[in-house]
Amino acid sequence: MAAPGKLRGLYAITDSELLAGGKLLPYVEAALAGGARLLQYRDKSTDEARRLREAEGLRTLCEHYGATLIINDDAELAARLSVGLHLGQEDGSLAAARALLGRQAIIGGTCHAQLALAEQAAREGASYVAFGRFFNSRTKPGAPAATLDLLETAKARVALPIVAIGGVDLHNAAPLIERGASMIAVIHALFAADSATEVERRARAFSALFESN
Ligand SMILES: Cc1ncc(COP(=O)(O)OP(=O)(O)O)c(N)n1
Ligand SMILES: Cc1ncsc1CCOP(=O)(O)O
Ligand SMILES: [Mg+2]
Repeated sequence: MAAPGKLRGLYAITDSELLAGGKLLPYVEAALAGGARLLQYRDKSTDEARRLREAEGLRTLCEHYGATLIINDDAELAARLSVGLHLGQEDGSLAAARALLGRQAIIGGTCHAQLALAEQAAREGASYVAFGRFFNSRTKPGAPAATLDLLETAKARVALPIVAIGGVDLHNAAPLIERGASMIAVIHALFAADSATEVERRARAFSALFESN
């Protein structure tokens, strides 16, 4: 299983629209330079060749910065690249993914706002559990709403690192960390930016929240 220290800090997630037009690699590199520890490649397209090419580019960047690449939804791609995986409730079995990717792989599971899903994910071999959305999310407005109280309960009941996701920005992230989140997963508030320099500044600011908590 992954070293616990790896699973703390900023968890950056890519977005194909925000990072279109040649921004994927420079903006991701800025996020990693600013301290992102995990990077999720989240691309819902069916262009397998482009997905493979982009994921390989992201893996190279992650290796350079000592960060961990996670593939969203696609266990086969994660296995092909020997990287981590994030699965939602409709994305296939965590236990099967663990068997496919092996003991060392970081595998996360979406638990929406339900403790029971986190307990099940833990039984199936997840490395972390993700709750959210915590705030209004521009990226996924319909995601079920989770509360800060749920974070505290989950922290006490589930022996895995907890990811908080959904509408997280620099103004609302601190209470999530104070109440038990080991990682905050961010798309819009990190990557909806006019320049790579601004992405790096934001990543540094998110990462600094973990130093004081
Ligand atoms: C870290 C993290 N948490 C939750 C999700 C959401 O996964 P899912 O419910 O499968 O939704 P999609 O992202 O696939 O649309 C995530 N991707 N990452
Ligand atoms: C994938 C996902 N799952 C729950 S909310 C969300 C979107 C997170 O993106 P943002 O940080 O822009 O709200
Ligand atoms: Mg999914």
